[in-house]
Amino acid sequence: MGRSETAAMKAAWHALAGVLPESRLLASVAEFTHHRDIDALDHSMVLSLAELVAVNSVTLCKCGEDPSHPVDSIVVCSRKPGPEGGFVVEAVDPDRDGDAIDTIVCALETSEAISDVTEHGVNRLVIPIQREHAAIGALMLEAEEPLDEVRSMVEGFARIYGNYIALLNESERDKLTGLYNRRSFEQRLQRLLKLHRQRSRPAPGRAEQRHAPETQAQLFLAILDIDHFKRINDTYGHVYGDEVILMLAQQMRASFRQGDVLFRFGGEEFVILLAAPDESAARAVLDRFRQLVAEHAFPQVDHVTVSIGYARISENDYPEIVLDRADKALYFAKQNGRNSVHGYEALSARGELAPVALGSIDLF
Ligand SMILES: Nc1nc2c(ncn2[C@@H]2O[C@H](COP(=O)(O)OP(=O)(O)OP(=O)(O)O)[C@@H](O)[C@H]2O)c(=O)[nH]1
Repeated sequence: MGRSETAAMKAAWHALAGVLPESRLLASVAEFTHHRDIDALDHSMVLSLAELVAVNSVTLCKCGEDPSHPVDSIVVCSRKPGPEGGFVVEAVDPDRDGDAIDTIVCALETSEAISDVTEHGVNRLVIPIQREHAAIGALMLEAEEPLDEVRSMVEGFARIYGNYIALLNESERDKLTGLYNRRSFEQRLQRLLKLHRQRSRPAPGRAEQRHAPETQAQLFLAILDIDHFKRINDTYGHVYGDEVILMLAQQMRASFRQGDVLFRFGGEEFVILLAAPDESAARAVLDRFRQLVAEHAFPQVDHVTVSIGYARISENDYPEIVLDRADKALYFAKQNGRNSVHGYEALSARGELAPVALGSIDLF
């Protein structure tokens, strides 16, 4: 952790310690920061905060990378009705409408805290979670009593959470390219599937929006591998090899849509999770990228080509099965001239997939 992050942690801690006994705060922060899994961290953080402060609910909203959907995930911890008390934590539809969501989006856009009272007389406090001068999410508390006293404490929680999530996010990234690494693949895939399910499920009163072509998309997994990369390394050296990997990753970021998820799986192998209306559209997107790479002049190395294999992701597929299918299609591309895109379903429908040993990738 850098010096500025340590200072931010200290400031956050003082803000928290001003309101509640240090031992309780310490226990709460220790409880939620022991999680390494981001979903578990989110659940634990809202629960810790709800238990510390007398509130009706604590909501954590996080921004996604897709600007058409400013809120990517929402976790709500709310007080259980009835005499037994306690709280329940649940993930809710990030596309839902409502005054609360509008208020959160407003706090996200302005990066300013909002304190107001709803038309039902509920006190509401929204604190943005900042990371490098941008809001990456927000915490919203709703309570019967005014929340002014706990504001600095909630700001402290938001700062600690923001710092901690940045550390976790860094561990999910490949150091050379900044793309997601292989370790984060399964969790990212599960998250994407969940989001996809939520977006394609018709909601009352929103049926028309849900049936927009974009939300009807299917998911595909593609594996992209640079052709004859060993030759590039051997001819020009590893520094130029790394440069090719880096430039390719930049081209991927620029070419694929923001909702698509990009990974460097290791070496010269990349994985793309993309949404497309159907198989031929997925193929067209991937083939356009293949062509873009083939036409690009890389420094020194000049022309580089890539081979791509892809497969559809169905709701209940195990990740390793889909990876294996895409890998078989990639293997076919490598055996049949490289610089091409092949889909597993089309190849198997044509009976062109000879039985092969498990592909070049190590499954989990
Ligand atoms: N520069 C660089 N090279 C790497 C990196 N990771 C793996 N490599 C090299 O990438 C090469 C991959 O070679 P192969 O798996 O034989 O495949 P290829 O030469 O691309 O041939 P095809 O995939 O069959 O087209 C090896 O020489 C590895 O040493 C990296 O991070 N940087």
